[in-house]
Amino acid sequence: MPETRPPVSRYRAARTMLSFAWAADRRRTILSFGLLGLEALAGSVFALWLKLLLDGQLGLGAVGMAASIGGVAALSYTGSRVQATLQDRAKHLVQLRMLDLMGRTPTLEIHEDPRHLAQLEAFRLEGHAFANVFPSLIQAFATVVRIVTTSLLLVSVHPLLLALPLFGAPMLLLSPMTSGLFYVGVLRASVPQRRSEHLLELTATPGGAKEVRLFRLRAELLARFHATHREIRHIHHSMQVRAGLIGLAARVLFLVGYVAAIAFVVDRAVRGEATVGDAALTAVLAGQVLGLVTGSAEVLQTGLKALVAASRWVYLHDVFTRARERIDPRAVVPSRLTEGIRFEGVSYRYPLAGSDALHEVDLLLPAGATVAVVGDNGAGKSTLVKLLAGMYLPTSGRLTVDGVDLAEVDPDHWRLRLSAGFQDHARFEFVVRETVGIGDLPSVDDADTVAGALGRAGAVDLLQSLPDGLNTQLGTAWDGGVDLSGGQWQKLALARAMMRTSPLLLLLDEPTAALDADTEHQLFDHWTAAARQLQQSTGAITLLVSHRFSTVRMADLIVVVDSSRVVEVGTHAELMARGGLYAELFELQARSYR
Ligand SMILES: Nc1ncnc2c1ncn2[C@@H]1O[C@H](COP(=O)(O)OP(=O)(O)OP(=O)(O)O)[C@@H](O)[C@H]1O
Repeated sequence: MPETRPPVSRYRAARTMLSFAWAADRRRTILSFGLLGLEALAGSVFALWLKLLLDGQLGLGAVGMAASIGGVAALSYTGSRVQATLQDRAKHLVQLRMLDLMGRTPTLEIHEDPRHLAQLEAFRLEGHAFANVFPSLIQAFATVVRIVTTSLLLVSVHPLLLALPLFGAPMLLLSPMTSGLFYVGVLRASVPQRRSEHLLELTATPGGAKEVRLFRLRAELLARFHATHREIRHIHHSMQVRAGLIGLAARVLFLVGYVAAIAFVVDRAVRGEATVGDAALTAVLAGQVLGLVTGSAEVLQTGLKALVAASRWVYLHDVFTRARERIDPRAVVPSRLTEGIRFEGVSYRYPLAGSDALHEVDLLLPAGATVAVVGDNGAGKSTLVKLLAGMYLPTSGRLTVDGVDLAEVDPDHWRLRLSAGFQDHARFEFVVRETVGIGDLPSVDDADTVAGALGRAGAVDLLQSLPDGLNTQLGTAWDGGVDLSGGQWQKLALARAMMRTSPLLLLLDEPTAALDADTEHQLFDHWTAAARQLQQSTGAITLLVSHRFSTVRMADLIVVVDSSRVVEVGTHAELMARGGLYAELFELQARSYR
C-alpha cells in the first residue's frame, strides 16, 4: 500500500530527520537542550529535599525545595516558549522545502503517479512531525537526566529498588506496537477519509454546489457522509480498544512493582532499617518512574512518526533526483531552429496505465511551421503537448530539438525558450498585471508589455471592462477582488502565453475552447501571421490543438492523432485529397454547420 513507510533506509531517513530539525534553528535548539536538562535536574532532586525535610534537616530541605520549585517553574516557562518558536520554525522549514522541491521537480511525475501522490499527500499531512524531532530529542535527553538522578536516589535508599524501572519496561517496549495499531487504523481509514473529503469538496466548490442543488443531492450526500464517518469511527474504535488493552496490561504489571517497592521500604522502616524520609522518597520516586516510562514511550512514538515523515521526504527527493539524472550540461538548445523538433519512435505510458497514451510516434515539426493537432477525445493530443513541454520524458524513443535530445536538456533552460497556454489553465488570483505578467517574470512590472500580451490574446475589451484596469484584483475571496467568466479567465491565460514575444516553441492546447469559433479563428490568423514573421529570425514553431477545423485548416501542417498513434500528417489540401480520417472528420463538422 502506498501510504505505508516508503522503502528507504532508516539511516538515510534518520540523517534527513536530524538535518531538517537542526537547520530549522540551531541557536534555539542548543538553548532548549540546556534549559530542559536543568529543568530535569531541578525536578529530579525535589524528592531528595522532601526526604531531608522529613528526616529533620529542615533548613537545607526547605531552601532546596524552594530552589527546586522556583527553578522548575522558571526553566519550564522559558523552555516552553523557546520550544514553541522552535516548532514554528521547523514547520515553516518543512513547508518551504516542500514548495521548493515541488517547484524544482522538472516533470509532472510526482503529481501524476498514484504511488508518489500517496507519499506526497501523507507527507503533507504528517510532515509537521519533523517539527517535533528536536523537542522530542530534547525531551529524551531530559528523560535520561531524570532516569539517572532518579536511579541514583533509589540506590541511595536500597540497590534492590533499581528493579522498579524494570516493571515499567513492558510499557515502553509495547508502545511501538500500540502506535503500530494507530498506523494500521489511519491506513484503513484513509479510503473513507478521502471519500469524506471528496463529499465535502463537492458541496464547497462552486461547480459541485451548483449540481448538488440542481439534482437535489443534499440528503443523498448527507447520508453518504454519515455512513463514511461511521466507517471511520468503527475502524479507529476497534484499533483503540486493542491498543488500550495492551496498555492496560502493561500498567497493571507496573502497579505490581510499584506496590512491592513501597511495601519493601515500609517493611524496612518498621524494622528500623530505613527512615520515614526513605519511605516518602521511594513513594515519590516510584511515581516519577511511571511518569518517566510513559514520557519515554511518547518520545519514542514521536520519534517514529518523524522517522516515517523523513522516509517520505527521502522518497520524494529521490524521485526528484532521478528526474534530473538524465540532464547533460553540454546539451544546449540552439538559439534558433533550423531543422525543427523531431519525434523518433516516441512512446509514452502514464504510470500504472495498461497501455501507451502515445505509441511509437515518428514526426517532424519543421522549423518555422504553424502546426495543428487534431483527434478525438483521449486520442493523445495533450500528452504530445506535455512531452514537448518537457513535462514527461518519453517512456521510449527520443524527442530532439535540431538534433539535441530534449531528455538531456535542463528543463528549466528549455522552458525559457517556450511558451504555452492550456485549456486547464491555472487561475492566479493576483492583480491582472501580475496574473498575465508572470508569463515572463522579468517583464512582470512592465505595463506596456502586459498590455501588448493582452492585445495578442484578444483581451483588450476585457481589460477595458475591469474597474482598475491592470491593477484590478482577481478573485472574490480577496478585498475588492472581482471574478471573471470561464472565457475571460481563459483569455488571461492566453495573454500569459503571449508574454514571451519570441519563444522557439509556442504550445496552445485548446486555449481557446471557451471562446467562440470566430474569436479563435481571428486569434490563430493573427498568430500565424506573427509566426511567419518570426520564421526568418528564430525558426519558431507554433503548435495548436483544436477541435475546430475552420482554424485547423489554416495551419502549415496538420497532425491527426487517433488511438495513441499519429495516423496522418500533411496540409489541409493534402489530407482532404487523401480522403482519410481528417477528411472524414472535416466533412462531419462542415455538414453540421450547413
Ligand atoms: N495523468 C494521467 N494518468 C493516466 N492516464 C492519463 C493521464 N492523462 C491522460 N491519460 C490517458 O491518456 C490518454 C490520452 O490522453 P490525452 O489527454 O493526451 O488525450 P487528448 O487527445 O488530449 O484528449 P482531449 O481531446 O479529451 O483533451 C487517454 O486515454 C487518457 O485517459
